[in-house]
Amino acid sequence: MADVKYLETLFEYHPDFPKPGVNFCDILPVLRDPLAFESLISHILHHIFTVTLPKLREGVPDAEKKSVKIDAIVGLDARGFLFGPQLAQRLGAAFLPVRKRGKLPGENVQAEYVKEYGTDVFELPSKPILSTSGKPANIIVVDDLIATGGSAGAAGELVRKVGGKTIEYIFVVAIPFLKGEEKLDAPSYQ
Ligand SMILES: O=P(O)(O)OC[C@H]1O[C@H](OP(=O)(O)OP(=O)(O)O)[C@H](O)[C@@H]1O
Ligand SMILES: Nc1ncnc2[nH]cnc12
Repeated sequence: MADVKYLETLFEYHPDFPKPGVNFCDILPVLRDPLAFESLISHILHHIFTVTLPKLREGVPDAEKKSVKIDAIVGLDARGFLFGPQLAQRLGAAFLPVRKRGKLPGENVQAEYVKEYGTDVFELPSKPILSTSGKPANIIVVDDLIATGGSAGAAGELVRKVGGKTIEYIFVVAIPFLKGEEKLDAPSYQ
């Protein structure tokens, strides 16, 4: 299995893309290497099974622990769609795509946000995110990268609007000096 250090060697950095002053981190080369991609998915799942779920189940009586689960993975348009569905399927959770404005039919909730190189609007269908327990659904938000945190923060806002509870944000890469985590309402992992 490829390790995390090897995965990092696959990321490619492009200075001044898409705007002067932005050092663009391209994670897509990981998908050209099937072993590396499989390792990335396994690494994230290992974190969820050994850290996220045990923490979520703390204080829950043993007999009920198994009923506390991740109800849905929310993936962000577009690169969050490359990882989210695989994670969701392996966790037995729903996958919910957050899309950029104008792409989703029907009634949607919206959140406007500022990201490192522009502004945008995210949408999610208005229908409530359901959990099996009757409590707010436990959600993990997934994306390839957090820079300023504008995109992930807006996704968290949409989850709240439809009655879900974001328990964690997971990214492949973070750009720490932009302090994106400060915009999030739950812990993050990358
Ligand atoms: O933390 P932030 O400053 O908000 O930036 C991070 C976001 O920017 C990129 O997406 P982009 O909007 O370029 O969309 P794409 O995935 O469709 O290329 C990236 O995939 C994150 O979603
Ligand atoms: N520096 C960066 N690299 C890749 N995607 C980004 N989205 C926002 N900032 C980015």
